[in-house]
Amino acid sequence: MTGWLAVDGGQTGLRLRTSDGRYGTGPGFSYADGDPVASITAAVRTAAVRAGVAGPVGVACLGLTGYPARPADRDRLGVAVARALNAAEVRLCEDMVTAHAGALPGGTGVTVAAGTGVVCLAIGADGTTRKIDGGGHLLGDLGGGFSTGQAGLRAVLAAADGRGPATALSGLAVARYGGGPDLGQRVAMADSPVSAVAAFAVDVFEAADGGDGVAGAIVVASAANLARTAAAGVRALGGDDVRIACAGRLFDAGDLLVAPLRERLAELAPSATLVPSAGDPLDGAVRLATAGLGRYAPLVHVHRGTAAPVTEESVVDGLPFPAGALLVSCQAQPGNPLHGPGSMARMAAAAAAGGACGIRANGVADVAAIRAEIALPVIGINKVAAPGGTFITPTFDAAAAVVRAGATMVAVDGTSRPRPDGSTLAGQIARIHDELGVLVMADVDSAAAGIAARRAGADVVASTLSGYTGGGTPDEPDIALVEQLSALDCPVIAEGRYRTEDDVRAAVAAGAYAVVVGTAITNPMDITTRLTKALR
Ligand SMILES: CC(=O)N[C@H](C=O)[C@@H](O)[C@H](O)[C@H](O)COP(=O)(O)O
Repeated sequence: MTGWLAVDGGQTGLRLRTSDGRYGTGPGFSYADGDPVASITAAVRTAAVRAGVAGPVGVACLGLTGYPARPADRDRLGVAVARALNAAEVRLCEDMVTAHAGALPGGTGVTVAAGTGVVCLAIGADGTTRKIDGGGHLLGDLGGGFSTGQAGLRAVLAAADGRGPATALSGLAVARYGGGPDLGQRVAMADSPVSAVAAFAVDVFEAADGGDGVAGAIVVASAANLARTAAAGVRALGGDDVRIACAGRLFDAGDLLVAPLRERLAELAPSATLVPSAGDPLDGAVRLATAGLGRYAPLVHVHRGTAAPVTEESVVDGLPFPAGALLVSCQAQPGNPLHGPGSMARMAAAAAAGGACGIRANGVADVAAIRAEIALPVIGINKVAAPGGTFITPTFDAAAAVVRAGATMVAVDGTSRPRPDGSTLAGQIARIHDELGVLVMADVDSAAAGIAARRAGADVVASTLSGYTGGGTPDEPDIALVEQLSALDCPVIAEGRYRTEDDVRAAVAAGAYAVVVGTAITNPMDITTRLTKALR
């Protein structure tokens, strides 16, 4: 049992800390990524897995960039995070709230939090709360990392064109993004153009520190913008004796930024005092997880009571889905435009809406995103490329990763091929049962492998690997193998090349407990190729 768990999640990354001294990081996310519930929950799961959090958790507090604006999304996020962490209570708020709680433990005053973006929060002794800026990189976030980096890159282009003076920033841009005339295009085509632009803020500070006049003017302009934002916060609180604290990575620049900021504040908010931050947003999340919410209560969404350990899901006949179920395999390999957890989560949601009773998914990120998106059980696999072929979850560690990411049960390679880590199927299954407490499905390629897998302790046997371990792959599903496997004293799942109504009916007629269909439902590239060929 973990007493509390705190999260600071932003566009460039997520940090997680727990009461029992664990620490983990996850990827960043942005509200431009699609459904925030899926991307935030996936990032939280990743950090929790990396930190080794096994749950249950008492109170989890998350301060988040991209905290959903819609109440319905906040509800969904509360439920999804409670499930992901097996947490009894989840407290969700914007990262400006945790920044404030970390920087000003007294709970009143103004914080200016600046990283890629900028957001300022003013909280008064009388309960006044006011948010300033946080308008996003397109319309607001003035003086933040993005706007500072953007001004620097604009100066580089101006210098190259002869529209502006020469600047040391030009060399720094080549060092960071490479040389050539197409800097604008390369930045725009980066994985995350916003982060790519914001990264240049560091170079702007470096050049300013080295005495470059162009960079120096940009830093002074950013400081002036931050001062205007803070001064608006001071005015919102009545203006007298207000404390201002700065938070966020942009202030790693130290006095280079703080000195001109202090100067402008002396003009704009003379009665206010700039104080050092007591802590960072993660400290603030810890505080809001461990203490009463006080003045922060109106800014925090609290979700209680739907902790749902995977082992408590509805189990029919020992399996978390009913006999005769259609399960949909949502997988897209690299190179497929649908590759990635966001698309697979949407794909799984579509399958769920169509009546699927379970999902099969590959890898930590996809499993986590799907579990965050929908309530169906997920058969997790973790494909590992190794000499002799690709193996489906061939080691205990590969299984543990997807179970910790939220898989309800796990499917493993059940063939007689030697495993990459030298382990035995029986050893792997025993550890999964003992240490992870989930059911194991063995993906086999033959009746002999099915018998051996059952003896090794598999709870379910599936025909998944028929046709994939040598000797060529036929077009049709291996119904004959399903029939042979159905003699086993455990449920059998039909999987591999099932495409039509006749195929799935034949599988059940041959004794399958359930059928997994992947490509024919979730791979439009393959479907298109097949139908295109049919027209030639
Ligand atoms: C052999 C192998 O690696 N099979 C994988 C197992 O997870 C997936 O690539 C398949 O898509 C899945 O078995 C569903 O089968 P189908 O896509 O044919 O409906």
